[in-house]
Formats: sequence, structure tokens, C-alpha cells
Amino acid sequence: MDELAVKLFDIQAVKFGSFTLKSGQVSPIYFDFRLIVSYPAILEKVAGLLWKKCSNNATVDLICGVPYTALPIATLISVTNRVPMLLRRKEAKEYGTKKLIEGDFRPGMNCIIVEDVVTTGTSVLETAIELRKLGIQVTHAIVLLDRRQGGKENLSKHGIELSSVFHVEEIMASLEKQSKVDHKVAEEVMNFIRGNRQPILNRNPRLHVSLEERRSSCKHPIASRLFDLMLAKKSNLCVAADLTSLDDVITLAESIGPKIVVLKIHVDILEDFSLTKIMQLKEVARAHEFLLMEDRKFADIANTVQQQFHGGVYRISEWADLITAHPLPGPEMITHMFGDSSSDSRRTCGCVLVLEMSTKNALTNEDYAKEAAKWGLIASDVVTGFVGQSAPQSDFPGWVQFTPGVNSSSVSGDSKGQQYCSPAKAVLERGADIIIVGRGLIKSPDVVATAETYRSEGWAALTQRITNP
Ligand SMILES: O=c1ccn([C@@H]2O[C@H](COP(=O)(O)O)[C@@H](O)[C@H]2O)c(=O)[nH]1
Repeated sequence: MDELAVKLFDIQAVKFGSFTLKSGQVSPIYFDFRLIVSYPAILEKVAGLLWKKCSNNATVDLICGVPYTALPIATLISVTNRVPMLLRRKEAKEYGTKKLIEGDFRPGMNCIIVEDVVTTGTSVLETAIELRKLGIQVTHAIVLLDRRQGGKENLSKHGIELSSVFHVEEIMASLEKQSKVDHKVAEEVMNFIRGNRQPILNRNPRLHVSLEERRSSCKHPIASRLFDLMLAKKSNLCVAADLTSLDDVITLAESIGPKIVVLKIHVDILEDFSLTKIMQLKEVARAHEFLLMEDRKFADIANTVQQQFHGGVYRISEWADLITAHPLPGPEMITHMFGDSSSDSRRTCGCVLVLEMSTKNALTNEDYAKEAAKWGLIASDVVTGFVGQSAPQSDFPGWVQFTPGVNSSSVSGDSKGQQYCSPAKAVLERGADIIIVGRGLIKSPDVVATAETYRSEGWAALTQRITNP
């Protein structure tokens, strides 16, 4: 092991300095195991050590590497030990079979996941979710290096036992013993690892608090109403009714009304908009008890947005229960668009801030979302929640996270930049309270049955997240 640690250091697969990790943490150590493919003897050694962990732990039908670094390692294990391998794609192709898992298997077979480095365990879990969807059992994962920052615990909560060849402590001890790093560096690394041990996937307490408790922290009546509806209807489904006819939206709303808690529209794509018809939709919302969200994504100076919200042909403030707004122009826009403190719409309509977009290459990165969330706190009397693809490290339990880009099919997105994930992933891994489903439902041949499937999957995931943190 000492020898392997030194070899990894010598080929610069272990680096010291200041590195920003996927989680946003700045780490004094970085493992770049992609380099191993260029050193066949090291690759062979690593594959051998991983296989030892494997055969110690379970009877293996199949192995599957987490893309991409672990793929050559898994291939070598497979060939050397004659154990069949499955190939996981990161994204489904938009043509052909659209499979995320390639290879030959039977449901019920067990599969060991192979990974190079585990920090929080998210990548292993993503692979396990795809395998389990096909009926393949996943109870073990093997990894070259466990950074010991919560990955083992997170995976164990999902029924996966993680075995590792190395821990960071062992690598540091080997490198210090062989004078590759001095004591000061070794101590700095170990302090970082010890100081960041809590399971990162559980950082945000909002995710595991009961809906009843969260309702009691709400500052906005529309947020309280939404929690009431979720509890009463056992639903966290919002349907994006992106149709161009308001008559068709009304027909859709009448059929799926009992399954949903929010119906989201884009008023400016409707070809037959009239105030009379939108009031009919409002009546359906009242009868079936769901909220009406106008996804206008306001983003201008307060003076303009105020007129867009209250005036024009749409008179959004007269019928919308929820509206979306980009935080980009700053908190003044959010507070002033509703009018002065006596304006009714401050209490009858809740503002949902778009902190992160679901699209590829969106500029709404982690820093933007973090800063933007502060506007929400400043304008807390009108803000009911946010649109996002991840749970901020900390937010307010009375806010609701809406996550769009949810689609149960294996398609990873559309051809125009939209990106999709499943209801379970949106809720369990990304922190969604409300899942927003558009084409995955409105294009289906049986919208009522599809609404029920999304309702039950979304609700099951939310219940699981709250009861099994
Ligand atoms: O980041 C965002 C913000 C909003 N949306 C909206 O959600 C739906 C998604 O529709 P799909 O058919 O499920 O792709 C749509 O109304 C968007 O305007 C989003 O997708 N991403």
C-alpha cells in the first residue's frame, strides 16, 4: 500500500495545493485518478486491489463502473476475473434504444459498483438508481479512495455498503513516512478532512423537517396554503400546462385537478387569452383546490415590472396565486412590483425566485443562487419560495423549492438545452418540494393516469426524504 501511495504521488495523481471541489469546498488535496490509465502497471495493481475488496464482500454477478474514470478499472477487473460488466452512460442518446445501462443482465442479478474516489457518494448513488430501476440489486460499491466526508454513511442509508482500498489518512501516513510530504501539509490535509466529515447530502435541515412544521414557519399565506394542499391531497405535483389554447388548459385542469397542487402556465403563449377565460380557469382551481402559477419570470426595473404584473392585457395580479421572478435586478424589484404595503396582491400572490435554471450552460451557478437567495430574505414578506435544481446550503423552512425539468422517461433532455431528471432524483438528491412536470405529462396519451404516476412517485420520494433523513 505504501508503494502504491508513492506511485500515485509520483505520477501526480495525488496533488497538494488549493482545489475547489464539486461541492464548492476548497480542499488542500486533490486526487486525479484519470492519470492512472497512462500507467498500465498501476492500473493493474489498482484493479487487483479493488477486486480483492469485491470478492471479500459479496458474490458478484456483474460489475459496473461509474463514468468515466472508473470505466477502464472496471473493464480490467471484468476481463481479468471473467466477471461480466455493464456500461453506464451519463446521458441517454436521443436516438436508438435510449438506454442508460448497456449490457446483458437479468433482473435480480447483483451488481457491484466500481468508483475511483467517493466524497459524498452522489455519483455511486446515481449509478445505483439507474441499475435498480432495471431490477438489478445493488448492495455493495468498491472504491479506490474514500475521502471520508460522508459518502459511506450516505450510501449506507440507501442500502449500499462501501468498501475502500485507501482512506485519506492512510495515503497521508504513507507519503509522510516516505518523506514525500512534510508533517505540516499532512496535518493541514487531515484537519480539512476531519472538519468536513458531516454527511454533505444532509446539510440542509429544511429537507428533513415535516411539512406540518414547515407550514408553521411560513411567512406568506400562499406558502401556508400550499403546504395545506400538499398535506390534504398527498401531492407535490405542479403541472406545466404549456399549451397554446386556454380552452385546452381549462380542459386539462379539469381532468388532472385532483392530482395536482399547482398548475403553471405561460400566459404569453396563449392564443385565445381573455380575462373571462382565465377567471374560468381560476374557478377550476378553486373547485379542485390547486394554485395557479404564472411563470412570467419577471426581470426588469421595478417600475416596468409593476406595470407588467398589474396592467396590460393580462392583469396577472388579479388571478395568479404565484408568479416567478428573476432575482437579477435586485430586491427592490421584488418588493416594489407588488405595489405599496397596502396592496392586496402582497398577500394574495406569492413570489417564487428563480435561483437556478434547469438548462444546459445556464449562468445561474452556485454563487449566483447563494447571492440571489439573500434577495429572498430581504423581500421575505412576498417571497414564498424558489425555483432551483439544488437545495442551498441553508435556506428558510417556510420556503418551498420548485424544481422543473422533471420527466420520468429515460431521455436526459430535449434538443433545445432542457435537462431532465426523475421525480425521485429531483426530490431526494436535488431538494425539490414541488416537482414541475411539463411535456412528460401533457404529451402523454392518458394525462390522468400519468398525473397519478407522477403524483405517487413525487409524494413517495418526499415522504421518504422526510421520514428517513
Ligand atoms: O429552470 C427552469 C425554469 C422553468 N422551467 C419551466 O418549466 C417547464 C418545463 O417543461 P418541460 O416540458 O417539463 O420541459 C416549462 O414551462 C419551463 O418554462 C424550466 O423548464 N426550467
